[in-house]
Amino acid sequence: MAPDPTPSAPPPDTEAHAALLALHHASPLVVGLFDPADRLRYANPAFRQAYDLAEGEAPTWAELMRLNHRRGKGAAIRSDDIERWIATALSRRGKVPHRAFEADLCDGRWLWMQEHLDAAGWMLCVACDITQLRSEERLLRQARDVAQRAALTDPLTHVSNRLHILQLLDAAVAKARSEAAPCCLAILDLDHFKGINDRHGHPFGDAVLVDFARRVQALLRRSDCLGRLGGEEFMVLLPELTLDGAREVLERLPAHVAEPHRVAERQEVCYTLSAGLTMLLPGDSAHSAYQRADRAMYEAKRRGRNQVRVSRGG
Ligand SMILES: Nc1nc2c(ncn2[C@@H]2O[C@H](COP(=O)(O)OP(=O)(O)OP(=O)(O)O)[C@@H](O)[C@H]2O)c(=O)[nH]1
Repeated sequence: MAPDPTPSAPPPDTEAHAALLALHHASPLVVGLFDPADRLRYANPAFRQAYDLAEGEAPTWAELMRLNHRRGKGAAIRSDDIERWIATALSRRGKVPHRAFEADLCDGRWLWMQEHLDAAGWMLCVACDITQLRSEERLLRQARDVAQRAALTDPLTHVSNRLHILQLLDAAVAKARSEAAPCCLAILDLDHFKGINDRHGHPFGDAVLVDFARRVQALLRRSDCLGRLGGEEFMVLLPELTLDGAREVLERLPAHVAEPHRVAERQEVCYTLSAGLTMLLPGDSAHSAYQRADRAMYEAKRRGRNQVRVSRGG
């Protein structure tokens, strides 16, 4: 008899799965699994011990960092401004399939953390203790990491800077070409920002820019990318979304920033933004997609500001 040309996949090996879980449970390796919404769905005891989590606690990654910062346990966060620290970390978290870096804990330990992301957005984090590695080497690597981070971070808002967001756009364009992976691109520009500076002063204008970046980031998914192009202009990349899906996200923004709210613990402000949205097309270069989104943003300005305009290209 001819062999079956399409042998079916082996049945799930429940014995091996149980052994894998038991090994993770007993292992000194720090193992955590985050779902696509960045909520912790599995953590072994070593992870819970490292990040100061009780059995059953299942925060999102951002909530976990806030808890660690508040309690002074878990991740060592050397910043008075936890939201700024989170913004910087989020500009790198979950943007590439694999990433490895050093992370230190409040108890003095150093971890070599590896993040692996699948296509659906699940993220496996596995770390081992590298405290015993030669400390001079570690200091050099840390200095390099700090310099690399600074080179890609906007010093005011702590989201990606122009260089980084344009690198991410190049990568999205290449992916859209080779894998036909959908990705939307938006340019956001605050309206009459000069007036805010003129009325309240430049430092208050700076605080509004920081507030704006936080508010945008709060509406985005981990896989989305936010960067400051310069002045009061920002770029957002929204992978795996259709134009309608991306528009739905962006249209929540105007109301989110227009409601009066306190900025920098000073007076209440409300401000508006104009946005241009487009989708990467197969023949696009980074330049052509950027231009289309930019033109749509200027169209929003021309039509009275405080709105999102979509360009379908072609
Ligand atoms: N506070 C602050 N202001 C900045 C920064 N970068 C640029 N600006 C100011 O942003 C203002 C931008 O002004 P315009 O380009 O006229 O734009 P606008 O007033 O927002 O008007 P529209 O975009 O047409 O709605 C200028 O006054 C710049 O000085 C910054 O980092 N901090």
